[in-house]
Amino acid sequence: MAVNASFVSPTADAKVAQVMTSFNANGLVSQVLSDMTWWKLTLTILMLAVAYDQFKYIWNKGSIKGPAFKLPFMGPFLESVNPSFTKYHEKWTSGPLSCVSVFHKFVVIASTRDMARKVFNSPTFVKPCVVDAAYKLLRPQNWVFLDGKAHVDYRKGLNGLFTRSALNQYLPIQEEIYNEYFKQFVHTSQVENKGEPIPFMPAFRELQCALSCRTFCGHYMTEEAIKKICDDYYLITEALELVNFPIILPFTKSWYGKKSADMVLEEFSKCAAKSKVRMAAGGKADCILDFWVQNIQASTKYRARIAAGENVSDDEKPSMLLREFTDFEISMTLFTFLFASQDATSSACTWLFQIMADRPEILEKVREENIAIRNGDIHAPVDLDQIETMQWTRAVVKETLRYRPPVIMVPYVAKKDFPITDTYTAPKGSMVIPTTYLALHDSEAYPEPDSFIPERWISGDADKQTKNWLVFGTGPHYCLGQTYAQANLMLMIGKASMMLDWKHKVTDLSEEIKVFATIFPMDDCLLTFSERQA
Ligand code: HEM
Repeated sequence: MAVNASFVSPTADAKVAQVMTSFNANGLVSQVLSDMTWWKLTLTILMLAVAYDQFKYIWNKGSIKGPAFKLPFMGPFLESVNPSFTKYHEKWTSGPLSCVSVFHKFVVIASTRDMARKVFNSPTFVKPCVVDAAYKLLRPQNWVFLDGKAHVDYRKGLNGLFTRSALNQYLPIQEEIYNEYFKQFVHTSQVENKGEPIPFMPAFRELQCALSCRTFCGHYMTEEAIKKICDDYYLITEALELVNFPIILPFTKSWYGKKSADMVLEEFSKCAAKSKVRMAAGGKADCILDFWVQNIQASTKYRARIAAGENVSDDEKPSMLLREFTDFEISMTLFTFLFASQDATSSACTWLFQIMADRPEILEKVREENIAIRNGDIHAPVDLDQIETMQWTRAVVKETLRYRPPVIMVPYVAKKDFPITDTYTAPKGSMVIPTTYLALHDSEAYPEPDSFIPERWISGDADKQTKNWLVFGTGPHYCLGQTYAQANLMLMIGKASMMLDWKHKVTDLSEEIKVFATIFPMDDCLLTFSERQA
């Protein structure tokens, strides 16, 4: 059989051998390199990186909605520095799943009720991710970043702080704060601003921050410390915007946020230390911290008795056996409560005051039932059961939370490839963000969803739409403070209705939505308060 020898070994082929001898590999490389100036090399690497970034985006995007191309590397970063509600809304309505890529982060947005629920209820695939800066501010070892069983167990230990009987005990301290701040609102309006309306959103943020500090730490925290936390908290909110610069550089938002977070953690730690001493001495518990410390100390005592071989009856066993917590661990947890409540509650508070001022006939119903439940004495304290039986007060709070849901998006991260639908899998490491807004503005569940109709909670079937009620999330991370938050808002608007009159200066921006972690009226809610004459 004829064999083509040159085919067997190219170097054995005379012609090839000729070419090969004239080929000097080292020479070629050095020639290319000598032609390749530094800037050309840099440009080539850059173009390869741009191509890779683009390819990866398109690959990750797959079949879901999203821009056809990504602005190299940063994507719509500049847009997300000043997030616009309209832009978010466009995104949600673009498809049940849509995406965007900012810097290295690929983000999948789950907009419809069912997609959002799927994400909330898929703990095997996702865990809350908050934003990158949150790990640095709240500290990576914070319980909110725990996952699976560790998270469930830690959370169980906190449930006792939010039971109905515990919530009842916090009411007196909350009444105190409202009395104090309502007086201050009148003074600000009548004395400092001579009856002229001013934006009240910052004052509402301060009110809610002070209320949280007192509910969490009682009187362990000084007035000055509360004032400082209230003043600086917005730096923390700014540092936790959905998209922020990935590393903490001096004098950036994240840097100021971290400094404020450190200050808050230190204050909470000091309070924890004081509470431990006071509770050990048999003091009366009146704030979240005291209840927690009391439970810890009761657990420690119980364990010591068992260890000493004592025969302790079952009724003496604490309902939840807790381990010891350091002051700093307690502080980190209280910080998560503040972090979780501050922006959301301030948002709800601002909308409530605005919406009630614009609807005096509904405010009057709230007022009447609040006076009635207190038997005509507007200063009489109320308990949780009484608060919850007031149907109009409850309805306006529920409807405000539905109509203007404070938390419009809850960022999660995919722990592994997450098949959200049969045709789309969110890649491991991507941010997956369920939105609450569309579910709460779904016309099937809530007819005329863009109108404020509290009656739907009294004579309608809004309470039955549990699948759409995503204000507080759902699944293993649903809001720990949801009963507390709603009772607090009912207490607030009920007391305000009896003690205050307030007028809203309506502007073209009053119904426009500004996104600052949560949502606020674009004009920051221009109000004037005066004392209500009975
Ligand atoms: C109107 C006020 C509030 C709203 C709208 C709100 C909403 C939410 C939402 C949407 C989540 C995420 C749920 C999920 O991922 O499924 C959440 C989580 C959480 N909220 Fe709230 N919240 C409010 C007030 C509060 C308050 C007052 C507290 C505590 C005092 C609180 C404590 C928490 C905590 C600790 C979590 C994380 C739970 C976990 O990861 O297990 N929230 N909240």
